[in-house]
Amino acid sequence: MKIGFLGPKATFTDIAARSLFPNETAVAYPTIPACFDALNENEIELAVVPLENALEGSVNITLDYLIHEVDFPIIGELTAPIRQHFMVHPDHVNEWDKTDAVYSHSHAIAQCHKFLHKELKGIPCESTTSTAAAAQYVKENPDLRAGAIANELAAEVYGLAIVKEDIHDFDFNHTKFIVLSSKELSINEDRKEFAGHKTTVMVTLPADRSGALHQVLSAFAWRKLNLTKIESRPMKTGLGNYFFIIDVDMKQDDVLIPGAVAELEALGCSVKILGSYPYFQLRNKNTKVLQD
Ligand SMILES: O=C(O)C(=O)C[C@]1(C(=O)O)C=C[C@@H](O)C=C1
Repeated sequence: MKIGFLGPKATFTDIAARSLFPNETAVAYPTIPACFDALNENEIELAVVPLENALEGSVNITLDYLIHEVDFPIIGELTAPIRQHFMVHPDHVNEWDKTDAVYSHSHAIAQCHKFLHKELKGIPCESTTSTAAAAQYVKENPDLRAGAIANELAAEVYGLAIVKEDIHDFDFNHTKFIVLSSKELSINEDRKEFAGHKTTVMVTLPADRSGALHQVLSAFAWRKLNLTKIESRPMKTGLGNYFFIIDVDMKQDDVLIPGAVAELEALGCSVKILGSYPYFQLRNKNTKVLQD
């Protein structure tokens, strides 16, 4: 089976994909949309993409593709600890604080705002398609005095020297990754990282009706359905038009979730189940141990 992921080798997404599917063929794609395209074009059976970070919030491009561009179910989720390190080309280790530019994924840059403000104040930050792409760029451009924010595995794979460890602003830094499938596949739950099931529902409210969101939430509340997330995203049809993405903390059943969906539809909402799937929690903070 082929698993597409946001590459290149040694991104956090690579680590997530390899920990979920250690025995499958992993295929790196340079961007999140490229992963979705590969799924659409049947180049791969599964795609692993980042969805949300504990410090920086949602990865909007993933949400937007899920809502507007593809129609594949989410079949699994993995939460992994994220340790960000500052690394430079080995030639520049002694002058790392004279860096001319810092490269990384925009989410990683945002997770390290305090470090950048304190230690590299005023140095421009350049956004790359992933943390590992930044590490690769710094390695391939020794003439630039550039630094990258990336993980330990990327430092090792691309031959960079970590000069500052754990530069993320808050210790609790985790990212959620989702697995999408173009086939009716499911993930084996019989593993130590298994943490439970959830169902993700997308709800569009009827236009501009007072109390509509309250009514939506009540449909879940009186059935005692525990919601672990509610998030809004623009529908892109006009200011103030939003989708709500809601995570229900249980597997899709025959009674409660269908009952809530029917109630929402009766209220004039449109509802789509984006997936009902197991979620997993990776606890090991040492990303290097996952290297081949
Ligand atoms: O750039 C990477 O290494 C990724 O896997 C992407 C990504 C993200 O999009 O949030 C994943 C985890 C970290 O939060 C930082 C970046």
